[in-house]
Amino acid sequence: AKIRHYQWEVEYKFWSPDCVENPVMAINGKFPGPTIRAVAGDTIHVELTNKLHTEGVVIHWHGIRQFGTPWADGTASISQCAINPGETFIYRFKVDKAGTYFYHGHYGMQRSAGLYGSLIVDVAEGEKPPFHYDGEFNLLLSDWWHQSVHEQEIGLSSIPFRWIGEPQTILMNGRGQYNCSLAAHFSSNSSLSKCTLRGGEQCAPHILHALPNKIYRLRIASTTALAALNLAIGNHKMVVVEADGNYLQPFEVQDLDIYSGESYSVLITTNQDPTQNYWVSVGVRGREPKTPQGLTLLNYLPNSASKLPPSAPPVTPRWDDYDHSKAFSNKILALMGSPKPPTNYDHRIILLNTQNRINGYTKWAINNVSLAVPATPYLGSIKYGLKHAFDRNPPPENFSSNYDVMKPPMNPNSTHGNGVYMLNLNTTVDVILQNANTLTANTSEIHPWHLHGHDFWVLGYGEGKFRDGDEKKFNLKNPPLRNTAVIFPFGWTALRFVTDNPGVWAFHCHIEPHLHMGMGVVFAEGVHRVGNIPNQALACGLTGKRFMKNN
Ligand SMILES: O=C1O[C@H]([C@@H](O)CO)C(O)=C1O
Repeated sequence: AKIRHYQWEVEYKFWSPDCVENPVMAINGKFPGPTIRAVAGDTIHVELTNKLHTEGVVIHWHGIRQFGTPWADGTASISQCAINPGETFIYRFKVDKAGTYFYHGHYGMQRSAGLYGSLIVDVAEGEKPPFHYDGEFNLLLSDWWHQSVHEQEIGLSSIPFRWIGEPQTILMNGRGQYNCSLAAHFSSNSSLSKCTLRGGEQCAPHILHALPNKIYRLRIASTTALAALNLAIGNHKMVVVEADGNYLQPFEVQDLDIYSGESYSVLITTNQDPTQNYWVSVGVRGREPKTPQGLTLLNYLPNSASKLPPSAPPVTPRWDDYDHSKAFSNKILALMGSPKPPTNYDHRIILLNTQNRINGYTKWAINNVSLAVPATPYLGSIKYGLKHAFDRNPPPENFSSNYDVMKPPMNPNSTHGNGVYMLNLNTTVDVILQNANTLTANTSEIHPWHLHGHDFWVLGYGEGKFRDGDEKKFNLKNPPLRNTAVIFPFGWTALRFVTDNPGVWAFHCHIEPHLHMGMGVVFAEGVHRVGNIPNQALACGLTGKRFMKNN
């Protein structure tokens, strides 16, 4: 195993991700940030220097469980203090499991501002993945707004509420086209002109150059701020083999739904007409789309990459065809031989997701508590028993049995909270995520929930309110292990995980504005077992004062 050293500087830079210049958060002058490539068992060592002038920063390593290094999880106010301008923080952690991952900012809405990149872990030397491929491509998907993230944040915390709206552009590896389309000549009603890109521009598509009659592994991860996406490749079926760093029982699809926080690997065989190139298209699902499809090409060599396919790009399924999305989710099952969940749970927590109001501000709340994280990071304040750092009353583990999830809340008034779900170490926890109607009648949205520090088994999805007896329908035979799972509109999703990782772990909606509006909770387990938290992770708020006194 190797130690992989990186020195990174984070700063704002002008960039043209979609051919329109705007500020982006860059790492070492690049957007997206550099791809980390490692081998299972390696140690990643990133010295991160904050070169921003007026903001703190942290980076979360999404999908890496941080066994034994909970202070390296990169969650501001939870695992560490935000790194101040001019300071350097060392993230040092092990990548123990091969898979397709990514990293991103986890402070304010810095992920929306473009602070992200890919993290790919190959199988350990001498080992093989359970499928064959000749080559691979990596696609990190995101969505992009022209309004600055600062303006977005102000809008979300204004009265009246100003929603961020739909993204201007979908980006693939940080590249998209706003005022032109690669496929303009195929669309009759499009006002967009055909792009005239030479290939060297920051917004030129990242083209996938392939040889005919080979098998390629396409790694796809989504770090969108909002959009649920669907990816399809003209004329090519995809065999889905990995999700969130866990192998799946392979299954074939024409198109793939991917929610923010998820990753997949699919296998494609380049066995189509070798004289042509093919579209790779990415469209919006789950919200009425106002964003054009993101496009790039699968280029069969030696064809010129500028040769466009003879027909239009694949059409994205209708945004509200939830049956299509559910059918896809239900096909995702663990590869035979994968770890199985314990058959019983020790502790069950039911989390109702609602849109609410606090003093006229629009918020999201979980069991009527909207998360507002404290100044002192939980990891230090729990470990050192600092009583006043956060609310010591545990948050509610259920909601009122007469709550009607099909209607807007009868009483939309909610409260802020920063309490922690204290979980016993080495126990099995079930979480039932319960969706509900928003503040608007007949409306319920998709939310992808992401857990830090763990993978969970996705035991099942259901419609309406979760009821006693629904657990009889759980899949305990081959549920997939994941770190992100969606709740569908007006439905519930059941998850199970084992508290085997001492630390404090965020669990939240991966839609950036929703987390910012309070849509998350905090789990803590075995914090007394956590040793040697670096001072750098503690030196702010009450822990900062304490350490300054002691040293
Ligand atoms: O949080 C949200 O706010 C808007 C809408 O509910 C109110 O404008 C929306 O679509 C969200 O996801």
